[in-house]
Amino acid sequence: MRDRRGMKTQLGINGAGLGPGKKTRLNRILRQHGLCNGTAMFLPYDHGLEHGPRDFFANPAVSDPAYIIRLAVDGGFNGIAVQVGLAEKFYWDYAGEVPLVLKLNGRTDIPSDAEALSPLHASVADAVRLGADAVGYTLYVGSPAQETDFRQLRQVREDAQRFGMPLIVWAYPRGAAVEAKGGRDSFYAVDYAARIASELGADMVKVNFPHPEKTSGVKEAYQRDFSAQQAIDAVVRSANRTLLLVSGGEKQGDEAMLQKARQAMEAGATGLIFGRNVWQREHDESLRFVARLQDILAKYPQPGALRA
Ligand SMILES: O=P(O)(O)OC[C@H]1O[C@](O)(COP(=O)(O)O)[C@@H](O)[C@@H]1O
Repeated sequence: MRDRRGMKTQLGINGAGLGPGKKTRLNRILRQHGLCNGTAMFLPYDHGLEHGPRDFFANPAVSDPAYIIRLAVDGGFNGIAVQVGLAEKFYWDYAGEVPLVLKLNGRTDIPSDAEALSPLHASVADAVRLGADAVGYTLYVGSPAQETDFRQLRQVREDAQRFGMPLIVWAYPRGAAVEAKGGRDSFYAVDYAARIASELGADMVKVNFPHPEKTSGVKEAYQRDFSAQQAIDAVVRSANRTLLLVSGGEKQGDEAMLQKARQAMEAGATGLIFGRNVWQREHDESLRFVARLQDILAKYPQPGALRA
């Protein structure tokens, strides 16, 4: 609890090695928006590319990007993650009111996941031009296209370093090899993905919530009898100085999501990046749910992050 949080804060990103641009932008995200207490809640809205318009059917108003950016501002989010086309056409209406995370790559779900690779379609220079405070990159851990993905990520990391732009990696296990070992949200896959993002230079990593009971066909070291709390604790440790965000996934009951949020923050995560669970409902209901998530984040301030 306090010790564990303190330890993560101490291990968390500090000034050394970040450079002034990254540190300034991360401070803007973590200390000048949302709860301003070192935690973060991001609103992802790249689903129109990743899944197509079907994700908006539950609340048709959501298909309008302006609605979502307004929701991010009204809800006091620390950032909104969108693709370049929407950033260019919609973000400037709210420029600076909520930090922009520009997604640099993305794919559709029309082809199968067999050789999943998310191609680049925007650059770190675009992010600078659009006033972004971070860039997002989806890395498909375990896909047969992993080598190409690593090379692509290297280019993004180098540009991000040069421009002082924080790099958030969506570390998503994918492909047949992953499915054979328990699937994309097994403890094994999520834990490994968190470690890989840290090894490859992410400033923040976004992972699915890990499921210990799903791990199979891997070394015994992977405890299937871990509790959910033990699993997310281990994942935060694997991310080490890379700040960890837990992603939402398909819409579930609120209590299940709030429990996930509590366990993640207890483990020392920096925050949450929940999309469909926030916006697949009517506007005021979204804000009420966001307020409940913020009540949780408020209990886990991370005052030491970035101070050193
Ligand atoms: O697991 P999938 O289907 O690839 O989902 C990818 C989507 O999930 C996210 O990572 C998080 O959003 P959600 O909270 O709605 O799951 C989006 O950024 C992305 O579009």
